[in-house]
Amino acid sequence: MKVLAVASEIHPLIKTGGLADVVGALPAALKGHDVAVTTVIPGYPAVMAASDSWQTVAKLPGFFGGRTAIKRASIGELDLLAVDAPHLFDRPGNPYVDADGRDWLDNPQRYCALSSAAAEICHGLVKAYRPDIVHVHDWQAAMTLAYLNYAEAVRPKSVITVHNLAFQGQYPRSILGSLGLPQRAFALDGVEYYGMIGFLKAGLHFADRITTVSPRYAAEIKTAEAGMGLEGLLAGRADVLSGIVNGIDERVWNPQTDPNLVVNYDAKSLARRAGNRKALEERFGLDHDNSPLFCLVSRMTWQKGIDILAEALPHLVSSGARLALLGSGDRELEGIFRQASLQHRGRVGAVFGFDEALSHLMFGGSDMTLVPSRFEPCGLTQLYGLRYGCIPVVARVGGLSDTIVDANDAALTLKAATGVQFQPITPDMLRDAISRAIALYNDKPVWQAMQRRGMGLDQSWDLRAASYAKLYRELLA
Ligand SMILES: Nc1ncnc2c1ncn2[C@@H]1O[C@H](COP(=O)(O)OP(=O)(O)O[C@H]2O[C@H](CO)[C@@H](O)[C@H](O)[C@H]2O)[C@@H](O)[C@H]1O
Repeated sequence: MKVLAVASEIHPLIKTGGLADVVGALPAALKGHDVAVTTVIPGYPAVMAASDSWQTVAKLPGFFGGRTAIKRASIGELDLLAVDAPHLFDRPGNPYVDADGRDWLDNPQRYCALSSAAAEICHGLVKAYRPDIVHVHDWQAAMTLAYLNYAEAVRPKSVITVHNLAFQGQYPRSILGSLGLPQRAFALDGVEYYGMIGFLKAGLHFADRITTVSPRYAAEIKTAEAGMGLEGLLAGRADVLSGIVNGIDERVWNPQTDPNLVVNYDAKSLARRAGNRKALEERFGLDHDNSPLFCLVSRMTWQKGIDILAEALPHLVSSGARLALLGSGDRELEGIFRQASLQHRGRVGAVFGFDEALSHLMFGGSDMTLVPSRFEPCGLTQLYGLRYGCIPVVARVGGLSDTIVDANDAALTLKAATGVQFQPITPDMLRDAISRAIALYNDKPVWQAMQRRGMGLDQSWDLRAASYAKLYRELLA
């Protein structure tokens, strides 16, 4: 079976968040289920530089205002089709924003170019290639399904995966002409969304199947509380909506072989983690002692509850614990933690920026990882934490709720606990969760049993890929 995936990020070529991890890991896992994935991605500089064997397989002259070529290459286990459109994608840095952190003004045209190219590929633009299924990820690729809908051609079955409903791609009606869609597309049963053009809305409307990245989030987004305006549409499509929990790439996230760690270890040699911890203490300017070390690796946004952590920080410090934070995003939130690291010198350390290698060391050397998200479709850092023996302390929401078993009395008795959960998602309850985690940490036999339990869980993509393969087969049946 041939699946054409469409996405704006793919690990290891270009990554700003969890989307890239998923899009990068699924193809290799699906191979084992007789599914051949080809992924269409924008030809950003990092993408074009990742191979010197790009071959032009199609040309689109005058495409969204410039010369565009579709180029093919295999990189590792990924079969890629890049939309090489320098006028749209040859820009440095983060894919979505300029050096000042502002969205590129032509983002709607840029991601419609990606989507329109993907639709053309479905129609046979690339010689000898026709996918059975097109699988689009998030708002940047969602319009693929609109282009397919308004074209007079046979179209493949389609799946859309929502990694985060907070990003929807909403733009004024006036740009419709520049997107190459017919005027009739601006309708309730088309791309219209509250008087604007809604990219994600269009994808959700046209897709044959909708998935999101955990069952609990699939349920949450049908409610007004978490549906972000799309709850009506999603509830109306409940029969085609399901949740498949993310896996992790166990070749990349393996403490036994991870080259980013100072010391490799496994569940039988947990004491070796001390070497990574020492390296972290040095990197973050933290005191060397035996107190519990919390870490947080995250985009710094409202979603991730970083402000909730800021409020609970004095409690963390007065409880004798330390914090290492790696994040990028909201400048104001960065300022709060910059200030905190000065105020609590040796107890709080922060590094701002996107540093993949350092993120690995953080899970390999810290004792607990914090994920105080207000909403979380799945979440990956708690999964990395489990795999690295770094106990997750998480909000009970979305995929965090589905993937962590809270260390309550019953779960501890049953030897099932893997972390600490808290709800409601308030500074008070986070303080309480931090205290519970510290108490568990001080009970070494219980703590180490939890670490080993988490490390032993099967979080491979192979399990999850089976669910996607089943979904594809159902669609083709
Ligand atoms: N400063 C930094 N330096 C280095 N690495 C950093 C970093 N900040 C974040 N990361 C990394 O980026 C990824 C973030 O993935 P998450 O799943 O935690 O959240 P995100 O909101 O981006 O993803 C969305 O999509 C994913 C995938 O489906 C869902 O799990 C999630 O719930 C949803 O919000 C992780 O690999 C993390 O280690």
